[in-house]
Amino acid sequence: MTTAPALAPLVARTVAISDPGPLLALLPPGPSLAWVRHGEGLVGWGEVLRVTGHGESRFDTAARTWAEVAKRAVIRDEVRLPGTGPVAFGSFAFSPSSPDGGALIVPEVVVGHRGGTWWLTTISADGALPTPVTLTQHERIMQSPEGTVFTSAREPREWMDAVTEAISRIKGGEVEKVVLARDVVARTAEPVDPRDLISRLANGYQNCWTYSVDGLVGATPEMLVKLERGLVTSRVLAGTIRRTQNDEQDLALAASLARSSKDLEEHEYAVRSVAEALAPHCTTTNVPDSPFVLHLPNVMHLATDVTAVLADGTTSLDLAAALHPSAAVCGTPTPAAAKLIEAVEGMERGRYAGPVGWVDAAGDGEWGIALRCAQLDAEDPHRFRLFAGCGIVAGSDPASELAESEAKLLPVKGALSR
Ligand SMILES: C=C(O[C@@H]1C=C(C(=O)O)C=C[C@H]1O)C(=O)O
Repeated sequence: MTTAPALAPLVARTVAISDPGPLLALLPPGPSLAWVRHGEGLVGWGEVLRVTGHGESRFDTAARTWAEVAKRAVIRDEVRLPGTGPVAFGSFAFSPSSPDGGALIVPEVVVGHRGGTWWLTTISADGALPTPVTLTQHERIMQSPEGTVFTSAREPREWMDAVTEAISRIKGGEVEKVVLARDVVARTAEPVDPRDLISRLANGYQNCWTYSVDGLVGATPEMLVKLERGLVTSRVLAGTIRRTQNDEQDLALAASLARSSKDLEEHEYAVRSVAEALAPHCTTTNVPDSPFVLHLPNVMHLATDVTAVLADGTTSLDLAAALHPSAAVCGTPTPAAAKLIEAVEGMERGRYAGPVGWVDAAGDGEWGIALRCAQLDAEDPHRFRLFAGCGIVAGSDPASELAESEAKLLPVKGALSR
């Protein structure tokens, strides 16, 4: 493993393979890298190169180093799709002041699946030919464990007080919208294999992008940015309602969400922040007039898919850096909302709500917002930190926001506890 651009170029070889079975079941023991939706995507393991960044420049350092590494790489790619050849998985802290910074990790082995194509990429960083690998399916435990204890890091009452404080500051004109989050610590009775957690999330939340990077595991419904051969897409979410598990009632709730002025206002801020951040890099940007309602097993969200055509050579990672933090996870206007978060949220977000995803040597890639996630404790396989946040506007109600945060915690809570 190397921490700076390797002295020797990366050597990467991609070959087409026949269907090796479900991607997530290929992950061997050890740190897992994954980006999977509807069974397609990428999984990786081993680590031939790690690029880290800190502070305001965490994205820039990573993006510049990756561009350099990709330019020097020796690539034999027989498949030539986005995600073939060498790739780096990455995850970045929400705040520039976070000690977590950001990391790009280049795995030794990547297996990808897209449409009817499967591929295997092997990578080395010592100038030698990559080592051949044999793929094996590992059986996963799909049933969640019993006996898990969840503890709110901050008393729910105190968090609601912070929401009340934010609402009064919004009414005082300090910001229009701010996203406040809370964290919950999960302690499981038995050590949890993160691969089981990943598989349960992917199974339960198939419309989401299930990810695992550097100990951060989750299933996000929100695509910050995807870049594929010049086409940019972003799925913006903001405006949420809990599901009741009664289909008829949920349909009525979906209709009320689509008409709720509070949620539409919250949503509008988020869409605008994305469209404005994309504009300098794109020729045409297409923003639909009104959002649709995205149905997930636990909640429904107002959603807008923004599309654009890239005008310059910006990579997916550069675009993620330009879009972060969107109003969906920070607020409007951004600098004042970020300050308000620091002042009242009362926690260190770490990599929650930061970009998580992958980039290939051409710059194509997918970067989601790290939501609905657990940060694994590096030392203790019984301990996980979970996060959930809510957009607060003048019309918000603290008790409803607390309930919304609980609904957003459900995916990870359900994967960690029966
Ligand atoms: C902040 C979170 O979710 C974000 C906030 C939303 C909202 O306030 O309605 C909806 C989706 C996400 O953009 C989270 O899940 O932790």
